[in-house]
Amino acid sequence: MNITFIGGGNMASALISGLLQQGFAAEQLQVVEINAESREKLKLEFGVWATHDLADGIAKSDVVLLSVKPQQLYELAQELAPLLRDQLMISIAAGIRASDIMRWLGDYGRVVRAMPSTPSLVRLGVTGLYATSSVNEQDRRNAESILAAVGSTLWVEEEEMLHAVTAISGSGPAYVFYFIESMQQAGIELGLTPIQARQLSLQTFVGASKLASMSDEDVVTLRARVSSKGGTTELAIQAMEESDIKCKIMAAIHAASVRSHEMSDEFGRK
Ligand SMILES: NC(=O)C1=CN([C@@H]2O[C@H](COP(=O)(O)OP(=O)(O)OC[C@H]3O[C@@H](n4cnc5c(N)ncnc54)[C@H](OP(=O)(O)O)[C@@H]3O)[C@@H](O)[C@H]2O)C=CC1
Ligand SMILES: O=C(O)[C@@H]1CCC=N1
Repeated sequence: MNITFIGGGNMASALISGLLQQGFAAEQLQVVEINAESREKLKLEFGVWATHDLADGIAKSDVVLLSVKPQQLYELAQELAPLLRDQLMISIAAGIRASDIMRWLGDYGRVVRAMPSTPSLVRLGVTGLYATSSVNEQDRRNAESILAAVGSTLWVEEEEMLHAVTAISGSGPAYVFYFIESMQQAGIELGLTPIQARQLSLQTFVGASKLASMSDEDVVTLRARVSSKGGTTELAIQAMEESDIKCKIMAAIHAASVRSHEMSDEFGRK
């Protein structure tokens, strides 16, 4: 399977890196990228072929992965439509509806939407997938196999659910990095070296996530197991509850979902 990425930025790079680690050959991956500096970086870092020419870039691809920013997708689709040779399209653009992409490409049926995440770079991504009823089984399987190569996947039946996927796992790594950043900063304030604070914070996330994913118990119970009566954790969690952090985190995630809806209307429906 030959895959052409259109847009060679952050998310495309994460996917390319994960696919190469999973055994894809560099020759199977091409990138169309308008920025010369980014093209050079992709060539150097991954050994993939990168071009600015759309027609050349998709000439031998079986799958075209649309990885430009949502606001760039309409213009790109206009250019792409006359060049297509019935390849499978996978769009990772946040918000933009499959029906809009299909219409922009001239009533093109083979469009799957995917919402991946940057941990795909280390093959620990998670991707939500959606396809309209016009997409056949083989195309679904192919789309899934590409994203499954860089982490786990799940299909949503309703396209609307991709807003939630975007707000939870698409944007999610940034929330986790923010929490890690807070822990590191506190560790340094408490006298640890930056290296020590980094090691402790990161391994705490890795360990807690692994424990939660392997345990039969839910995270509330696991949290209780850390919180000794009258001890340090109890006090820390109490301070978090008093400042209503959970509600604030949930409100932030809702805001991401609202933005995803807005982007559907703002950049879609042309
Ligand atoms: N980053 C993430 O964690 C995730 C991103 N996504 C989605 O992935 C998509 C890409 O995001 P991200 O990688 O962060 O964005 P980037 O801006 O890093 O990458 C997009 C790249 O595409 C280039 N580009 C723009 N127009 C064209 C064109 N017509 N042909 C070829 N290249 C073009 C851009 O150049 P220039 O900058 O000069 O415009 C840029 O280098 C978005 O739609 C986003 O919603 C989905 C899940 C997670
Ligand atoms: O921030 C964004 O809009 C994209 C979608 C999910 C992660 N990054």
